[in-house]
Amino acid sequence: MDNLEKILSDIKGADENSKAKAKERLDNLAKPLGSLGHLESIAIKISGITGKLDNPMKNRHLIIMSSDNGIVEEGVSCCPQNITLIQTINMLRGITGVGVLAKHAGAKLKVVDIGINADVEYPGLYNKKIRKGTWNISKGPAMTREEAIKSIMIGIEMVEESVREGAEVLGTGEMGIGNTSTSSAVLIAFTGADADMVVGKGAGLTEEAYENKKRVIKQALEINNPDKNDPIDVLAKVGGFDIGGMAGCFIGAAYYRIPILIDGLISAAAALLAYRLNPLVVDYMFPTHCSAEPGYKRIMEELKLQPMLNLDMRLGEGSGCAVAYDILDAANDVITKMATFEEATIVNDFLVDIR
Ligand SMILES: Cc1cc2ncn([C@H]3O[C@H](COP(=O)(O)O)[C@@H](O)[C@H]3O)c2cc1C
Ligand SMILES: O=C(O)c1cccnc1
Repeated sequence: MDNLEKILSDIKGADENSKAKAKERLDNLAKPLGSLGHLESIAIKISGITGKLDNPMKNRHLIIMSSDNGIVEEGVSCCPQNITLIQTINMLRGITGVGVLAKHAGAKLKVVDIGINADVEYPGLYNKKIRKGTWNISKGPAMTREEAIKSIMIGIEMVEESVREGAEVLGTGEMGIGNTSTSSAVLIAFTGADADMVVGKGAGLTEEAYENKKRVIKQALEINNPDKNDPIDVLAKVGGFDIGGMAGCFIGAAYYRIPILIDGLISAAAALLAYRLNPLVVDYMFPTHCSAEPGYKRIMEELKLQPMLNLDMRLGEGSGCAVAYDILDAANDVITKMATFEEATIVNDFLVDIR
């Protein structure tokens, strides 16, 4: 495996020629121009990734990064830290939100311990632990620069394995109590957004605890003063191992030219980090659902992407990815199985007239 800089510099953007061919076919299908909306733009984007028109999306992988965040000691989450561990194990047992939905979608869940604050071994759990949780970002950096790079490389390695296993599409997810705080801090560090506008209540907070969460995040930014022009510095100062790991997934997907889904706020923050490391990665990203967390929309504005679904979801875990695989697969059926006007006239001449 090459180093991160080399991988980043080897990433290429979409294949415009292939996108043009996909658009041409879609425009020739027996339907009003553009009438299948985002299913069409999704099919075009996928062609730009793979260089092919026919891209079945049956072999689905969902990579989950689980880790703990030192900031929880400031009371920024409604839940105790050990929920990270419990939910991680329960994902593998198929009984969490993403556990159930991934099974429903026929997706292979790959759950990675990238920094859970416990000694844990469980069948199927990838042990890639960097450390037992990050440090408290309201007091200093989350991690060292070396750990930040390591977290990204772990994500890239997970993608490499999935590509070797024949995955046709990837999803991203996470588990980490306190990670809506780190995600918001990453967003603010990059964009200078107002904490009062973009920080949400995460898994749920009282008004008083919500005010405290905003204050703690502002303090984290003040104390660490991350350099927005140095994405690794932002990750190391105010991020988390899960965010780094998912950013690595986005970078790996672009490097290996495979479509990858963005889940909710935390996954979107990781997508923003990857984008700041190399803007070309956005050609490979598909946002699934519009998270109810306010910071999510701000990140989509930065990435100039639009989510496919609005189901008022705010769970995380990768749950949005699990419900979106079928949309990508449907887009592929449209481009490969619908008749063009030319093909349609063979059975019924009047179809030519409706154009
Ligand atoms: C039982 C439970 C299951 C979850 N599954 C995902 N999250 C979500 O909530 C956490 C982030 O929210 P905050 O920053 O407020 O702690 C993450 O673990 C995220 O995946 C959960 C949260 C809880 C409580
Ligand atoms: O959008 C998300 O991913 C999210 C929102 C709230 C809590 N956990 C995750």
